[in-house]
Parts: sequence; C-alpha cells; structure tokens
Amino acid sequence: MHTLRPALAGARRIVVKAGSSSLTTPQGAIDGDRIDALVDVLAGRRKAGGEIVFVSSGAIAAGLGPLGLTRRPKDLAIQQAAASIGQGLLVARYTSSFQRYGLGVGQVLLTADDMIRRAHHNNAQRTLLALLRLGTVPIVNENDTVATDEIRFGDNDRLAALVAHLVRADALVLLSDVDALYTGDPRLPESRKISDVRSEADLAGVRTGSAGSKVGTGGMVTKVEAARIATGAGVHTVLTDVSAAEQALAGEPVGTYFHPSGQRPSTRHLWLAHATTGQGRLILDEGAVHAIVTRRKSLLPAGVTGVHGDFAAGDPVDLCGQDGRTVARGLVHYDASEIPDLMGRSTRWLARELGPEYEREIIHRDDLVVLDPPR
Ligand SMILES: Nc1ncnc2c1ncn2[C@@H]1O[C@H](COP(=O)(O)OP(=O)(O)O)[C@@H](O)[C@H]1O
Ligand SMILES: N[C@@H](CCC(=O)OP(=O)(O)O)C(=O)O
Repeated sequence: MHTLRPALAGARRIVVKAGSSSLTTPQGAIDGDRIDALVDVLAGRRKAGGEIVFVSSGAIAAGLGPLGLTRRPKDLAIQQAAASIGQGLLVARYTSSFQRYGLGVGQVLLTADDMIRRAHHNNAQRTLLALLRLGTVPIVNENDTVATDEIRFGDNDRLAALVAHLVRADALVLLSDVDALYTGDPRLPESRKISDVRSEADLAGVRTGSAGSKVGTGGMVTKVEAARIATGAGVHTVLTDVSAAEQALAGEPVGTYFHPSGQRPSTRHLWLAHATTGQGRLILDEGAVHAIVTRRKSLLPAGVTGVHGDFAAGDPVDLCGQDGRTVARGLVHYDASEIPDLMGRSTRWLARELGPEYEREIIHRDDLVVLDPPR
C-alpha cells in the first residue's frame, strides 16, 4: 500500500500509548485478546529493528473487577488501591504476551514530581534508554500509588508525550477507542473526521469537551494537548483506534496525523512547563519580569515583591507579574518562609547581612522556563 507518512513508517524509536478502554473490558478485567493483538504489532516492529516504549493505561480499570467494583471510584485512595492491583496484573499479562516473541519487558512507573527533579529525571531517562539498549520493551505508567493530586500527571496522554520527548522518540502513536480526532463529539452526525493537523489553525473550532469512556480519564482534550506537546518538540504524532495500530505504525493514512511544529527544547524545561503545577507563587516587579522573559536571566531576590503558598526549596513555583499572570515557572532555591526576609534586597546586601550562603539567586535560569503564552 502507498505509504503516506514516511516519518511513521521509518521511525526508529516510537512511543505507543494505549488507553484504559482499549486494554480492559467494561467489567473491569484485562482484555487478553486485545492485549495479544497489540503486542503482536509492537513485537513485530521491535523484531524489524524498531524501538518501542509502551505507555499503558488501564491499571485502575484492571483493578476494578478484582475489587468487585463496576466503575472508577471517586476516592483517590481507592483508585490507588485499584491501580496497585491492576498494574501487577497488567504487567504480568504483558510479560507473558511479549514472551511469545522472546521479548522481555521492564516496568517504569513515573510521577510528574519525579520528573522535574534533575537526578530523578536523569535516572528515568537512563533507565528507559538502557531498557531499549537491552532489547526490551519498557512499559510505562503513572506511579498511581504514590501520586497525590498535586503531583499527578492525571492522564497518560500527557505522560506519553513527555516520555516521547524524554527518550527523543521519532514518533508518538496514541491509541484510543475512537478512530480519529473529529470536529466534535464523534457520536453526532455533523462531526467530521480530521485527517491532518498542521498548525493550531486546523484545531480552531474543534470541540473536544465531551466525556470519554467510563474507565478513561482525559477524553480528547488531553490527547490534543499531548499532541501539542509532542509536535512542539518535533515528534510526529498519530491518534487512532487501537485496532488500527499496525496501519498507524506502517505510515498508512489512518486516524489523525499531527505534523511536527517545533524544535526540541531541553527535556527538563519541557517537563517543568507541562508536567508540573506551581506549588506556590512569587510576584515579580516589572524589571524582574523583563529580565526573565526577555533577557532569560536568573530571578534575584531584589525583583520579588510578594510570596504566596507553602513550598519548600526545590519545589516548582509560578512566577507572576504585577497583574497576576503567570509568565514563567521555576525550581525555587528557598523555602517559602525564608523569602519575605530576602525580598527586595540585593544579593550583596544579603551576603553581608545574612551570610555568604544567601548570595544566590532565588531561581537559577537553568531551572526556569518562560511560559508561552503566559497563563
Ligand atoms: N472531537 C472529538 N473527537 C474524537 N473523540 C472525541 C471528541 N470529543 C470527545 N471525544 C471522546 O473521547 C473519547 C476518548 O477518550 P478516553 O475515553 O479518555 O480514551 P482513552 O481511554 O483511550 O484514553 C472518545 O471515545 C470520544 O467519545
Ligand atoms: N495511570 C492510570 C491512567 C489513567 C489514564 O490516563 O487513562 P486513559 O485516559 O485511559 O489513558 C491507570 O493506569 O489507570
């Protein structure tokens, strides 16, 4: 068949993400046949010399049946308990399914919080690359049992896009229970399939708000956001139905193809912008906003006029202008309680009055990302 998407057909390293509804039954059990069918495709690509990182949702959904639950619980602790049961079952199933091809798998569980901390982030990257070098298929999911609301990715679509960036993947394939992105709810007759998204203009007027499956979390909103993150980092992205996985990987014209729109930014900066929420806010004067946004400088105590929230040194915080808009995010060097004494002071004054350990920036420019557009 004519290959319309050579970037997919020729991609060496591919992140494939499958949603809960594609891997589990409505009764809250693993759908073994579907898993085997998908593994057939992934193993085939691996055997042909490709590298696959598989982001698998479904831990919570697969844990429902064993707990006698029929729908996703609202309580976070029960969701986490379900995930801890379901994750083990899922990985056991993947292990035996990939074994049919003599391929091993490695489980990688990540939280958003892990990923912004330099050491953890570097370790996750090294582990994933080592698993690929060793010829295995990493199976990634959010570490649901330890992720609290504040440090959750919340949806695996975004996680998959960030992992694609982390491993410098050539392509990202998002597999769902819908065959493509539509102009609106696919159940409505007036909704039209979108085959290519080349820029934001192609998304104008597209309605992604209607809820997804009972077991999935994000619906289409998070898939489009994931595609934005990935394509903005130069990763070719396809969204389609799990049953079309083989065609999508072969570059056939299925689903929706999101064309790359940007260059790769530094991985940590991408994490900081997309994987985190600020644990507090620093209010900056106009000069500091200019220094950070336009001149890409570090944030010094002299430019801070206010501090909100209860954060610790090392946490991500939002940097806001006097109008309250968030212009940047960064990893702060001080606890929230220390900052009022430093605000408005020059670093020289701080060193003289408080000691040389205070002669440092509040956020170093290597730990800062300017948010574009401001939020
Ligand atoms: N514009 C749209 N185009 C396609 N699907 C949409 C759109 N808006 C909402 N949806 C819904 O999003 C669902 C997919 O989301 P979800 O159930 O969370 O998937 P997954 O479990 O695969 O992550 C589709 O089944 C569909 O009903
Ligand atoms: N970590 C969760 C993932 C939840 C999630 O993003 O689900 P989905 O919208 O089906 O991709 C789980 O494994 O259940």
